Amino acid sequence: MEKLRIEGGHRLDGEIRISGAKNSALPILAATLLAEGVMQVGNLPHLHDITTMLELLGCMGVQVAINEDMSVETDCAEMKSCVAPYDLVRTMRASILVLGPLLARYGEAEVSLPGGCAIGSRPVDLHLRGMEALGAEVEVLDGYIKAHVPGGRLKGAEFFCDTVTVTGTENILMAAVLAEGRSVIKNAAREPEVVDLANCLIAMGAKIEGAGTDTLVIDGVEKLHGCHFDVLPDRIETGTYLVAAAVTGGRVKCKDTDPLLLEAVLDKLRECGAEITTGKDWIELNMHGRRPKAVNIRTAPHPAFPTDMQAQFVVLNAIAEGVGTVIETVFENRFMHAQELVRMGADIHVEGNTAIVTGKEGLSAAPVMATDLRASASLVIAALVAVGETDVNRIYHIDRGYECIEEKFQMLGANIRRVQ
Ligand SMILES: CC(=O)N[C@H]1[C@@H](OP(=O)(O)OP(=O)(O)OC[C@H]2O[C@@H](n3ccc(=O)[nH]c3=O)[C@H](O)[C@@H]2O)O[C@H](CO)[C@@H](O)[C@@H]1O
Ligand SMILES: C=C(OP(=O)(O)O)C(=O)O
Repeated sequence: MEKLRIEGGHRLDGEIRISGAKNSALPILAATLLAEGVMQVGNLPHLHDITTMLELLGCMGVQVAINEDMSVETDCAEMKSCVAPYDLVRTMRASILVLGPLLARYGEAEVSLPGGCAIGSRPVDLHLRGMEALGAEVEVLDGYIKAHVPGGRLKGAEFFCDTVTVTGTENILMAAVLAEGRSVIKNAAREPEVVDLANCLIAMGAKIEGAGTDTLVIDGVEKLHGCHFDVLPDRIETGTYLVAAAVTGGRVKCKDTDPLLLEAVLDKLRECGAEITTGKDWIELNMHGRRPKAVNIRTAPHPAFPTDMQAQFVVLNAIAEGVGTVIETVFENRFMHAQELVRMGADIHVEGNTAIVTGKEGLSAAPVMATDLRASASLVIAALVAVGETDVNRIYHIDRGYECIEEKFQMLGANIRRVQ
């Protein structure tokens, strides 16, 4: 099995290009199922999850072609199945995103239940209730969500999400765009990736108001057409490299990103003592060799501090001056990185949804195991600052979400390589 071997102690310095956002690309690829005609999606990151989504579309009969500029073209003219099989879904929860488009366009869907994972139980009850509100009949049988639309076309409805859910909002939105009449999604997620999906659907001919607010109003149309759409930059990848620069006392400029996507993260980085400068599509962090000051974090849905940046800030606090409290309110089990960081010498006490992190002057290398995507990123950051050589095992998680991670860190001066 592959691992990342990292020799710590090198201050990061340089520039990198930020990739397209995984969490935007996945729903947009699922939305291509709604298009009559060819869809073209650009700025796709080269990631395992993207390959999985393309494989999933392919196994349903979607023709997928990759252009020279790495944009992807899809055509659903020869759809042959509305089944998302367990073997693909189990490797990527976001496969559930095909449920809404399949029901909206083809009136039927059979999607394997994604199951739990390291960060929490992650039920999909709101996705299912949303589909039922729009008139689908849904049952869960033999590990599959089996749903169909009596009469063939969904009907517009009002739906209140009792928990803010990102992929839930996206699924219901994609179902509602082809439903008959008006739908309203209340307490909708406001994440930039939801807005990006809405913009893509609008470019395909959908009628959607309120993207970026907690109320989405959708007037269903009879059909959607293909278009070209570039996915937005990855705010979590951006934040991860900025935190890595901060913990090593270094300087990193992230290009092809957007500072407006990660205001809560940039505020915390400023609070920890980093100098941040921004332009329309770039962000530079300079720590001037200083040690960061500990910061308190509370994760919550956008525009608050994102849960996908929590693990990285636990590492920042672990080497900072002072004590930082990190409260995780989105997922019930997202501190799996804490015990691995403790093995590297960090002082972290987890009680329920709170981690109290007392900063130490340094960390020491140790073999560590990645448990999920952002936990893996936090271990890589810890290894960059630790004394000695760290092996980060189980890096298949990291390849789900970080394009060319070792090449990008190498460009910033890190000593990191992939070994068998
Ligand atoms: C592919 C993708 O975009 N993944 C992101 C998405 O995940 P994902 O969309 O799966 O996360 P949700 O926003 O749905 O989860 C938020 C909370 O709602 C709960 N919940 C969700 C759905 C449901 O039907 N019932 C329910 O109770 C979850 O267990 C969790 O506690 O948003 C998360 C929260 O920002 C991010 O960490 C993930 O990176
Ligand atoms: C939790 C994440 O992704 P997913 O929802 O795909 O598991 C993530 O991107 O941090």
